[in-house]
Amino acid sequence: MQFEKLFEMQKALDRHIEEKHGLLNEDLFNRKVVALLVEIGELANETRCFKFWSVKPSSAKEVILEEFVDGIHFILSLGIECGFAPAQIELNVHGSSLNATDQFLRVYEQVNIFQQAKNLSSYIDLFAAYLGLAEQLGFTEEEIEQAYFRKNEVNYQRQQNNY
Ligand SMILES: O=c1ccn([C@H]2C[C@H](O)[C@@H](COP(=O)(O)OP(=O)(O)OP(=O)(O)O)O2)c(=O)[nH]1
Repeated sequence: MQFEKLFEMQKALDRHIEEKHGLLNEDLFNRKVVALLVEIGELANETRCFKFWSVKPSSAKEVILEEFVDGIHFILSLGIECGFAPAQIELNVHGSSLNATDQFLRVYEQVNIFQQAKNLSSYIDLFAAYLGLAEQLGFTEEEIEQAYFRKNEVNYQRQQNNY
């Protein structure tokens, strides 16, 4: 992943949003953690991986990818909030043996660990678990980056439209 570029783009978007809403000096950490947890729930919902009671198929890949990159936004934003630098992010994403449902639980667990610890190693574990989910869902790094670039742009437009 092009972490330098993603961090730069996220930093600029966050600054734009915080300026617009008069939040430049606010501690947004906990709100971003809740936002991330909600996004992970929305993502799980689109995959329908845990819906043992239903035979409806999952949403289209593009829809799931859009939800996935909302989570990437908040993970990057949390790293920036903590003062981490992209050069510090060395991920070891190895094929998880977990099914999608268990990988979602692992991601939730890593969010909670990171929320308590707020340190680099728990952040890296969270990022790796979330990208493990991407692997499980069949997204390449290239697809994730392209979808991130598109949604980043949409987020500017939404701010402009008084969203
Ligand atoms: O400081 C911030 C705040 C938000 N976002 C981005 C992340 C995500 O891509 C989007 C918020 O998610 P979404 O687009 O799902 O917003 P929503 O308000 O939950 O959407 P909807 O009204 O469709 O439910 O804003 C940031 O990047 N930085």
